[in-house]
Amino acid sequence: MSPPRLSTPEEYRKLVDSVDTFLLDCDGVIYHGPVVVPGVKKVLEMLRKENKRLIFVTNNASKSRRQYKATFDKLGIPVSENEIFGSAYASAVFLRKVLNFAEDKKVYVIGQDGLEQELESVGIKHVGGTDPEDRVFMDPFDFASIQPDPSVGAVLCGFDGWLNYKKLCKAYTYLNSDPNCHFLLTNQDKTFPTNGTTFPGSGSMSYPLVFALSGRREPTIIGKPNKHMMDAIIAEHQFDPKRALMVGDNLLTDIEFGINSGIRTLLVMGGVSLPEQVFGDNPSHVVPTYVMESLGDLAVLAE
Ligand SMILES: O=C(O)[C@H](O)[C@H](O)COP(=O)(O)O
Ligand SMILES: [Mg+2]
Repeated sequence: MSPPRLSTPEEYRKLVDSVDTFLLDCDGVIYHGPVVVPGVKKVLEMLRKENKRLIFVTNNASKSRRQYKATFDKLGIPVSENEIFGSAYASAVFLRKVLNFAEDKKVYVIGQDGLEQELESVGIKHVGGTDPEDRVFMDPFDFASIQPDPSVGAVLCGFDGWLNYKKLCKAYTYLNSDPNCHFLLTNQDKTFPTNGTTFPGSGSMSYPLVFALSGRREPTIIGKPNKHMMDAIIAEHQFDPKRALMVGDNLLTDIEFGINSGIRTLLVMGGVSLPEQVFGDNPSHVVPTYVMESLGDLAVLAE
């Protein structure tokens, strides 16, 4: 049975009145790349006026909480750092609190400065990442320079616009030579929406490493739809799941995350997932509670 497709102010008002805590995905819900979704700013202002709790939950590990706050400030959307949960932050919390990562070990990072900043914020040493030595193209036969390193206690893969073969070879070597070296992905999104289309996401970036190690090493995934992201959220924010709503653009991350967390879900269009994946002849096994065209459509309640 297809979920209700909300489209009238009465339906919107009924939904908003039934929710105290909005967990809001970012890419594809709040903004598409650098552009805020039309109406969303007004909606967030309205929800704040109605004393709703807003928690921003993004799988995008390219930025730290601090960098996301700066991004939201630039977009004219007031948020506080502790309302933002990115998979970079959740990964750092997982390494520190769940794995109790050893002080004398370091993390090999496939990722950018935001991910490094979150590791530093919990006192975890890291290598790779933005190190210029690894942001290079490797001489095809320079394999002797790639050696195991017992001081690397984990490989953490996130969104990396400087991904290259040398980084993959180093990460592969650490994981292939030491079964105790943790294998973590910030998230496994296939694509992400921007500029009216989609591009390969973090899951597509780490896939070569996952494929090369398949059958021998399987990664732990931190971001949506996995529980580790919710663990990081509820460590800071208590809320009633019955009065919460997860709003997302991706059935396989956001909506499944809400379902796994026992929370109602709202799928909005225009991001990763398509209407036919919900209403078509061969719909996804992941079914949202509600569907709307855009979160911005709630702005009609603010008039
Ligand atoms: O590729 C990625 O890292 C993700 O697809 C992307 O950034 C998703 O971000 P979200 O929709 O969870 O804000
Ligand atoms: Mg999204």
